[in-house]
Amino acid sequence: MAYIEVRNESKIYGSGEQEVRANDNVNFTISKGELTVIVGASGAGKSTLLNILGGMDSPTKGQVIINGKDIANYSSRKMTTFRRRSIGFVFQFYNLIPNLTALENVELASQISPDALDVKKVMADVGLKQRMANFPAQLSGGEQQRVAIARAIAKNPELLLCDEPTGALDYQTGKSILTLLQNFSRQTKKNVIIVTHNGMIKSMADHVIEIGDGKVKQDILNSKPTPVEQIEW
Ligand SMILES: Nc1ncnc2c1ncn2[C@@H]1O[C@H](COP(=O)(O)OP(=O)(O)OP(=O)(O)O)[C@@H](O)[C@H]1O
Repeated sequence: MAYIEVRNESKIYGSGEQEVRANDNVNFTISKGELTVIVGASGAGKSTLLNILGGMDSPTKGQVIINGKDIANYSSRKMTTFRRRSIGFVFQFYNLIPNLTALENVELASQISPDALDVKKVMADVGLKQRMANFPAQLSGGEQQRVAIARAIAKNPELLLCDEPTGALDYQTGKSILTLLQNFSRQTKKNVIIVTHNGMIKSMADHVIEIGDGKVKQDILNSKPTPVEQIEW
């Protein structure tokens, strides 16, 4: 059984001449444990799709079945519980709370999950053992993104959603963040979805879904993903 099943999903903003079909009859399935890259040009509809998968937004039409449950028509209360328990989100610009330390940022998120992991262990796992007491402004961009990943992972979500997680980072730092995400997916067998406009990183994934003009243009399974360290772009 598919872990994620998106069926005839559309997200339409506005109406008449102002209508924008951000997602236009999108269909795909994702299996349990896959590392998936959703790739497409700016404006293709990737963030819209990721926000819908993460319960931050609802589709105009269609079904979004995650782990056997259609979240498309969840009430806002059910959606809040779904987001808290099941989803970890990583954004391009980290979204850390500036007046909390790295450790406190991660602890805060773990407190809303009933199933949270040991925060200090997670921070050590992402390479932040020595930086826990620092405030975000005292950390490099790559370190801040590691805090954001630790924050998402510490909740122990079944699904980790990453929206352009390397978009604000230099090449080497971006590579180390993608390595971290690939290792996390391999070690935990949890589903990770990375949204990017960078087609060069497709080969790191088990599954690549290419989006253009709100539609699925290509849907490819990759039985031999490349370790991130071996990809050049
Ligand atoms: N709240 C909104 N109201 C109206 N139109 C929107 C809204 N959100 C997104 N759109 C439109 O939907 C389309 C898809 O946007 P989306 O942000 O999903 O694309 P994207 O592929 O993530 O782009 P980018 O890589 O630039 O972030 C765009 O044309 C965008 O302008």
